[in-house]
Amino acid sequence: MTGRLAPRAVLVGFMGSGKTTVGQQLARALGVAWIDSDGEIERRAGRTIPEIFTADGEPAFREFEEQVVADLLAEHPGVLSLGGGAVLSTRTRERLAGHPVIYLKMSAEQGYSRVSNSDRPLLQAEDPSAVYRDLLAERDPIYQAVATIVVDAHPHQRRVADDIIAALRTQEATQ
Ligand SMILES: Nc1ncnc2c1ncn2[C@@H]1O[C@H](COP(=O)(O)OP(=O)(O)O)[C@@H](O)[C@H]1O
Ligand SMILES: O=C(O)C1=C[C@@H](OP(=O)(O)O)[C@@H](O)[C@H](O)C1
Ligand SMILES: [Mg+2]
Repeated sequence: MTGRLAPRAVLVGFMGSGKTTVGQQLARALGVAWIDSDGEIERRAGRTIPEIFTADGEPAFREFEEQVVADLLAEHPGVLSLGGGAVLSTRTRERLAGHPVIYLKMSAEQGYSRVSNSDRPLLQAEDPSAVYRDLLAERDPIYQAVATIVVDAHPHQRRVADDIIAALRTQEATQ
């Protein structure tokens, strides 16, 4: 599955785990390109993620996300940071098989504190911390199932990137 154009690493995990931030650090350290599926969605749509959710709804966003992720898995050779809900798609989970998939795992408390002031559409709720906690609990087994490497996402982002590099080296050495 992992060919010349396949990503070196695909980052998954819940909102605030650092996929976007750590992904950039990781790509820099590995000397490869970086792309974020949310950024690519916004670029192609010419709209922000919140605008897409508001105008088109979540199901339409998920359909578009599935297509963009399929394209990036097929053609992006560097580090690919996914949006937190990309793995909800069965087809995306199937497409992830054979790729080095890193789950940035973290607690609801710390994760929520990182995104509580953001404009993430799923957190525009009456009790956003409860939504965050419940969705994380629901999704944790999915992230776990698609991952080939699980890293602790609590430390400083540079440390998380270093831990991913060490785990990738170990994984690559055993292949
Ligand atoms: N390891 C970390 N330590 C401290 N803050 C972090 C860490 N990783 C990410 N952040 C911060 O948390 C927020 C969300 O990070 P982001 O990379 O957008 O997460 P994700 O893409 O997984 O939703 C950003 O403000 C980012 O600077
Ligand atoms: O978990 C989710 O369903 C989502 C996560 C977001 O990305 P991050 O995980 O990068 O915050 C973004 O794709 C959208 O708001 C939906
Ligand atoms: Mg992100």
